[in-house]
Amino acid sequence: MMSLNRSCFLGNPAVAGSSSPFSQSQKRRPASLKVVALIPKARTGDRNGSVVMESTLQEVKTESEVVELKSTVHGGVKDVYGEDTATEDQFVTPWSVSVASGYTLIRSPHHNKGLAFTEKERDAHYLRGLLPPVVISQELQVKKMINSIRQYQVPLQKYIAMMDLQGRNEKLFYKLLIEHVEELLPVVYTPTVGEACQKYGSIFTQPQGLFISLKEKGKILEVLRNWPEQNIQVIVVTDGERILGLGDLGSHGMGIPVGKLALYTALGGVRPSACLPVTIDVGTNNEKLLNDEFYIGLRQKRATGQEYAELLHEFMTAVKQNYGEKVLVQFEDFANHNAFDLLAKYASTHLVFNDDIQGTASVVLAGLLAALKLVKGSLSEHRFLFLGAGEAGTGIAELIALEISKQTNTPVEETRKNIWLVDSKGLIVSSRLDSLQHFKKPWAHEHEPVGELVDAVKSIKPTVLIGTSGVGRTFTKEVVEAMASMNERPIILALSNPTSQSECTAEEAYTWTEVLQPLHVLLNIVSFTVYSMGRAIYCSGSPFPPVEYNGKVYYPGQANNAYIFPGFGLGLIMSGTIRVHDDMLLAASEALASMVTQEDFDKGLIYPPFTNIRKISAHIAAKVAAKSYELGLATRLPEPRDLEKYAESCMYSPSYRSFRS
Ligand SMILES: NC(=O)C1=CN([C@@H]2O[C@H](COP(=O)(O)OP(=O)(O)OC[C@H]3O[C@@H](n4cnc5c(N)ncnc54)[C@H](OP(=O)(O)O)[C@@H]3O)[C@@H](O)[C@H]2O)C=CC1
Ligand SMILES: CC(=O)C(=O)O
Ligand SMILES: [Mg+2]
Repeated sequence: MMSLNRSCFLGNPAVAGSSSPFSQSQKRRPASLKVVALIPKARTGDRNGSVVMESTLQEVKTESEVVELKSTVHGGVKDVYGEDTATEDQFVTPWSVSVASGYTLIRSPHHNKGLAFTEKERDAHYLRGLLPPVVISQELQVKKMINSIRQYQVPLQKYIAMMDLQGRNEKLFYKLLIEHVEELLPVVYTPTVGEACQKYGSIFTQPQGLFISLKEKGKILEVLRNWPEQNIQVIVVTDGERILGLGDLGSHGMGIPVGKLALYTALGGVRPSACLPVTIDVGTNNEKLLNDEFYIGLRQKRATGQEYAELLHEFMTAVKQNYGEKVLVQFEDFANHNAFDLLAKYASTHLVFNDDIQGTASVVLAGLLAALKLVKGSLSEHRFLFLGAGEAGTGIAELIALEISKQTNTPVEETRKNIWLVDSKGLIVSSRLDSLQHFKKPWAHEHEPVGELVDAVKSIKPTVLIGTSGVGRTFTKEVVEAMASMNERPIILALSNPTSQSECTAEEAYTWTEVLQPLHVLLNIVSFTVYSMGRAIYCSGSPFPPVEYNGKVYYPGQANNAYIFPGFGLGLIMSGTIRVHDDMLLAASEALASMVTQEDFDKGLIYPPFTNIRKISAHIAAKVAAKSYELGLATRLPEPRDLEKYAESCMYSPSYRSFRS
């Protein structure tokens, strides 16, 4: 049997034991601080936030030599390099010393522990006087932070406080997020991240990812090298054109890759330093933003066609060149006219995954597989109707068809026939075939044209209704009641984000399925009319709180790709997978469905709570990796014997490390 390699592929620092606050290049520096400086001709290799001037320097001096030289340098004792006294027409070099100790250490989010630095660390790392005398534990810091976050009434204030913490003390941020995941997910993720993106220009304070705009064309490789980390394993990239259900937000879409990657770490255990958020800026067609003085992106209409394709291609090429074959690129919130093409174009040359098409499909399939415990029957016996035939809608539809095809050994062309979609022009039917976008064509079944959703529901008679339209309140009372009149337990998934775009609320789903039952239960001679209420099995993309109705509590679930992508990505990374395969998505769905407990089902839930998400992610990762090994797409050899344990051992721990004295 092969033995499990404990020195994990992901390079978990917890496995490596105590760590030093110095980066590799810093570690090699002598302990006595050497100041490198003096009128450099050009900057080179500035990758760690520290200036490495090497051959371009005129001189390399010790501190004392620099002090001696001060009289020959403009700016005097406190302004040796002239930055403060330079006039506006003079150039200065933005250099800094590179040893992470003292003030620099406290300002480094990777290493900062705030008041949790121990007495020894304060002595060894020049922190005396920079901190008040008290030393507190990380646990107490978490308690303090959650109390402080709870003081804010406005969700965006909570978001800003969380982002501020992430930029200040990364481990505390992740410990807080992991330990209060149900409470904080709606803050760093949907719905609040949607509002943050809408106002990103006003709240932007510091870089959280790379902005790659048309201005960087021809220089993308250089831009990637400006990011302080080079050992990147996951990139989440958007071009900001379809941010949640909020439309084109241009460069303000950056909040999405940042939020998704925070989940990669908190939920999936991928090290934060291995995560890179990227926003590609080719302009925006959002007039409001173009006229907004605080807009931070390119102030031009979106580039399309060849110009767009060339920038994206340069990016994809640079990514592979810089980070290697096994870097995972997750496409996020691209508009569908680019999303399908990008996925098709790069699926055979890169490790790529479209979260909106594939991740969403996998999470919804998982929910449906689990729901069969509540509604009985097999997947092939159900009938599906979607409102919205874009990335999410057709992505989910295709994965359901694939699963049924595998389960029943029926060609996928056949299994698609039980799946129907409605777009902005009505039911997708064969008479519309010529005018349909390519991703809708497989769903153009024989049927007379139907314009309204409610009529489609009455005609198709679905058992499952799925909202992926991006338009709020489109599951009207009439629609939901029609579902309730045909199904004992209608499955209603209102997936659009954020909350404002949800096709219906949890309360609506439960109250509108409170249909008066035509049942009269005869108990001896007394006849009762039975009101069966809240019969919907309801999930939404953004969370709704439980609904109390007539003394009973209903628990809406959250059907969001956040259940899938962190574990899915971890599985790909830890196995060194080089390409994504649909069977891995099916494996992830089955893994997630298997984590729903009887206790969850008793509450009407078809997803497990997020409180167990790290365990769930490890399970998903193991199943995805196992599938990858089976398909011959994994390169990390030998294959670990227990993949789930291996996944857990790879997961980033947000506990503070001890710094060497
Ligand atoms: N819960 C989750 O995990 C996820 C949720 N989503 C959410 O799903 C929504 C859609 O995303 P995505 O599929 O990528 O978007 P797309 O733009 O690709 O698709 C939207 C679809 O909805 C249709 N549509 C728009 N307005 C209406 C309307 N009034 N009536 C009927 N159909 C309409 C569009 O029709 P047409 O083609 O005719 O324009 C299109 O087919 C977003 O809100 C997103 O946040 C997305 C991914 C994951
Ligand atoms: C959840 C998600 O990916 C979306 O709404 O786009
Ligand atoms: Mg998305």
